[in-house]
Amino acid sequence: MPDHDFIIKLQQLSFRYKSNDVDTLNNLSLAIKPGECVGLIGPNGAGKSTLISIITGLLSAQTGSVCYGDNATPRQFIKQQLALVPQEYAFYERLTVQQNLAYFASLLKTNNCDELVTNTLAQCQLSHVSSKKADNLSGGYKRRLNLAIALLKQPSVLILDEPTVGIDPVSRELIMQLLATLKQQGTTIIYTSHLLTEVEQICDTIYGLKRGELIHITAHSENAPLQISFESALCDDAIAGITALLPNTQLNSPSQIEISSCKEPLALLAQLSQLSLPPISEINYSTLHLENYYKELFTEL
Ligand SMILES: Nc1ncnc2c1ncn2[C@@H]1O[C@H](COP(=O)(O)OP(=O)(O)OP(=O)(O)O)[C@@H](O)[C@H]1O
Repeated sequence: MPDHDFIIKLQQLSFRYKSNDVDTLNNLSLAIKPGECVGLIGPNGAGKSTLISIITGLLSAQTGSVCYGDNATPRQFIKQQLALVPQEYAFYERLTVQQNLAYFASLLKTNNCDELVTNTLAQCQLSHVSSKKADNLSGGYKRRLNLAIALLKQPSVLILDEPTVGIDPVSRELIMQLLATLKQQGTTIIYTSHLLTEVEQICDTIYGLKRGELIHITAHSENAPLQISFESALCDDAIAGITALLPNTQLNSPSQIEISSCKEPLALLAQLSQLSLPPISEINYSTLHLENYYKELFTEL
């Protein structure tokens, strides 16, 4: 990949904590394109936070390299363009929401601190709690504040380490919508979560971290099952016609079929339209089935 095609590139990284006798990361490589939304999944202890710490410059790998796009030095890039939303709360509990944001904005040395704080409060729907002490916020609002602090920098790369742990559905949805908007605006996102539906919802590319290595999961999403429901039950002739055309079809119910492995759903629907079948009421084609794949990948036999 030519250099300008990536914003972060890790090459053959290995990392071991001094007190451990195995590598947490093992010869790991990854190239992230500008604007890409990358999901990082894996069980507790897989090394996700360690990898994030290396990307954000908090830890240094013993071997391998981390390069950032834009011809910036790592230090410049991390300082100016990269923001992390850590797993832990990263604000001052005794300060109000406004004071926290004003403090972190002042570290950015911009001329328009007040405007930046006001806009970020609005962006994260925190304006109405701006004078509340951070400590007195609910879990969902604390998570929003954690995110707001990272967004002050208006980063081109936003890294989120389990940003929705322990929050209610309203705050969760708000955070997911905010991320979708940032993604639309071209922000590169690296997202770790144990909530696989979230990862599926926003990530373009998903990697599983296993034994220190990255496994590209999206590549396994081809040939997903396709379920088709019809408005009425299929007659025997219809079933015979379908199975003659598509041998890998099973009948889930009198009015629903499932094609176990479907690469090109549109072509398949065109084939089915040649038969005389009841109208289709619903089509279900999930390209990833991350939950199932996760179990397969991470359950040790
Ligand atoms: N400071 C440290 N010193 C020694 N070992 C550590 C340290 N931090 C993490 N580890 C170990 O490194 C491995 C990876 O931990 P890490 O926190 O990166 O995993 P994770 O995938 O982020 O886990 P989780 O999903 O629980 O956040 C674990 O075995 C952990 O115990």
